[in-house]
Amino acid sequence: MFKIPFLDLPPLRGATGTVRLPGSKSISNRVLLLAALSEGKTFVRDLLASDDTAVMLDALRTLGCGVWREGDAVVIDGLGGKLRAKEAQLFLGNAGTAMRPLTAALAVLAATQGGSFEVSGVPRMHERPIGDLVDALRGLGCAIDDLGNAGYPPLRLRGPSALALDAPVKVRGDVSSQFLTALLLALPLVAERDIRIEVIGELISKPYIEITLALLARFGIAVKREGWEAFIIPAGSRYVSPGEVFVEGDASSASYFVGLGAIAATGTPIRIEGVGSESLQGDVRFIEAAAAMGAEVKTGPNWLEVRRGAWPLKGITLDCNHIPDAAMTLTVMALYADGPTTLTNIASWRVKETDRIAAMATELRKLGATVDEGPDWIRVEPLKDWKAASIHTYDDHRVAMCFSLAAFNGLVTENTVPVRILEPHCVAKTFPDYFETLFGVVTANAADIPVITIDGPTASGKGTLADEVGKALGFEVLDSGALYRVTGLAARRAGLDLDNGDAVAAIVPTLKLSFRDGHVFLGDEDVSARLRAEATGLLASQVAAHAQVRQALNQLQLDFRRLPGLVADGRDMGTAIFPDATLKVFLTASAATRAERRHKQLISKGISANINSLREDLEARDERDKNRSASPLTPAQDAQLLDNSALTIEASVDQVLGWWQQRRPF
Ligand SMILES: Nc1ncnc2c1ncn2[C@@H]1O[C@H](COP(=O)(O)OP(=O)(O)OP(=O)(O)O)[C@@H](O)[C@H]1O
Ligand SMILES: Nc1ccn([C@H]2C[C@H](O)[C@@H](COP(=O)(O)O)O2)c(=O)n1
Repeated sequence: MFKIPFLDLPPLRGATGTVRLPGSKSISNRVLLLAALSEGKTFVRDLLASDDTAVMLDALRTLGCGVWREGDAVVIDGLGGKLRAKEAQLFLGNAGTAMRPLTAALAVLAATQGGSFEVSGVPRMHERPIGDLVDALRGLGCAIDDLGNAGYPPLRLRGPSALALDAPVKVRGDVSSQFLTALLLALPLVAERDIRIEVIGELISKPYIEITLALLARFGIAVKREGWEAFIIPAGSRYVSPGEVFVEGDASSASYFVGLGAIAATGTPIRIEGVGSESLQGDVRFIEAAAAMGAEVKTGPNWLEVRRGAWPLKGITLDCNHIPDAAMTLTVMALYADGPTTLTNIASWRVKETDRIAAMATELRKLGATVDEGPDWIRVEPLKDWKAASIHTYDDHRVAMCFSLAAFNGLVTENTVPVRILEPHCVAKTFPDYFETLFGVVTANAADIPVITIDGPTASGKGTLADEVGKALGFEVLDSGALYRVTGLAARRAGLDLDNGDAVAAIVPTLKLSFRDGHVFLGDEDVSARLRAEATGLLASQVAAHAQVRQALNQLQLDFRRLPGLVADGRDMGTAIFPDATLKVFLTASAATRAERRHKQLISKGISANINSLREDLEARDERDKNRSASPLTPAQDAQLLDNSALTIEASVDQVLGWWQQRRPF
């Protein structure tokens, strides 16, 4: 996951490959609660690992459920409908799929078994309405205290209190379908007689109720229904664990890759695994909307394949009540259409993680789009004149994921712009590795992928600075010195004459090099520590003097230019390897300072060293690196010079990030 303040997406051009979706959030949290209410163990496989499931799992542990991992399964040892903890404070973040059902379940359990439970969340959760559910539960006889504003969390659920289950339980269905879901999940716990639930108003997001009913059936509860107006939980209902449940992929998350295929898969389609024609989730019907906009979609039982059909896409008008979450993706696809796209019946967007109609309209306008909005609709015009924009994400995972599709603007305009996604880690709610997954299936022109080069003499702090800048921007890092070091080491082990450039260059293609978790492997051997030895640095400096060796290592270095960007450190990164780098830094420090730093570095690793001989070695290395004829160590003429002799690491990093920001169009 990119845990950084912003992630810059350079212009993207194409898409190809296969995506395996994370588990569905809606199914994951329902299954966890159902398993917790059942007797016995449930092995939950392919569970979504995300912020929303994490708060649910924490809550279940607090309530006394057994929760543990076994292989690829999360095992829930359920309560069998009996409260083990009679008091608890549950923090549920911004997870509506945890807040609503847990409120209902704990309200009826406290009423029948006694207890006191407080449920709360992040500030936005305390702005998301729950009053209709609370009214329905109070109507039943549950004791519920408002601990903040009436009608919103936080709440206290108390008991015992008498429940009146003979009259129908009435609940509004036109604000959030989660209120009905919450009652459907909670009331089997107290179904000594048939319990009738009646929906007031037109029920929205019906497919989510279908998921609830299907999962209830898996756990032994056969709800009868009269259209979408009334639901009857049969007397004697009792949760029975099915033993094992597989969570299907998240259909709402699939929408970004369906959109991606429609926009950018011009050759082979994007294949999306985890949802398909047999999916329980209503959002799978997003493919119909995408097809109406021109996408070519094929489906299998649990897979989708999507490629570009009509181009530009076709503007559509669509009632999106049945696909409320996935429909957000259409607003960004609409930028690539031949006419306006109007989405209606989306009032529920206003009470989600953020006011999604306002959020999408505001951020689309930042890109230059013309957008109109009403209480329950949005209209987006196609965009020709794109502006570079910093997209505010409102702590809403879907806003962040949707706007990644704006990075394909180069497919409709010559004047390409990068897109900055602020707080990209908000995707952790449902798809922690969203951007990594995206980068795995999209293509960009190498020239569009930004590079920052940091060149300079040994021990000036290049590697440290490159790592920190890379971390701050989410960029890949190339330690080009490691490539020369590994070549020097391999040449020495092979007994080669290090003055024979042709012989040393010839072993480069035979090196079985791999880079994993910051370690360098030669075959199966982790040579990272060996490479950092001063003696290996001297070998590297020797072999690096040969033009043939430099040529042999050229492509290997260019291959590090990967999305979303690269920080490359070495001697000739800005002058020879990445002459088109967006920012070039030449980092120096006095020889005395560098010798002192290297001395400290070695001592801290328990390696004894003499500061004077270290200084002599590094000055000798400087001389060789500066005076060789092949790509000598010298600042690129457009490099920013940074002498960090008197600067802390943090100050050097801030300086480079400041220069970087000056070159950005945001
Ligand atoms: N600005 C700084 N202030 C103080 N110490 C620093 C600074 N920058 C780097 N260092 C320290 O100096 C040591 C050498 O830094 P680093 O290994 O990053 O240098 P390098 O230029 O990459 O070296 P080499 O060329 O040998 O790979 C490290 O211990 C690092 O923590
Ligand atoms: N781009 C590069 C990187 C490194 N070298 C040579 C010169 C150095 O003395 C040696 C080791 O580099 P370090 O790990 O200390 O950065 O490799 C080079 O010529 N060009």
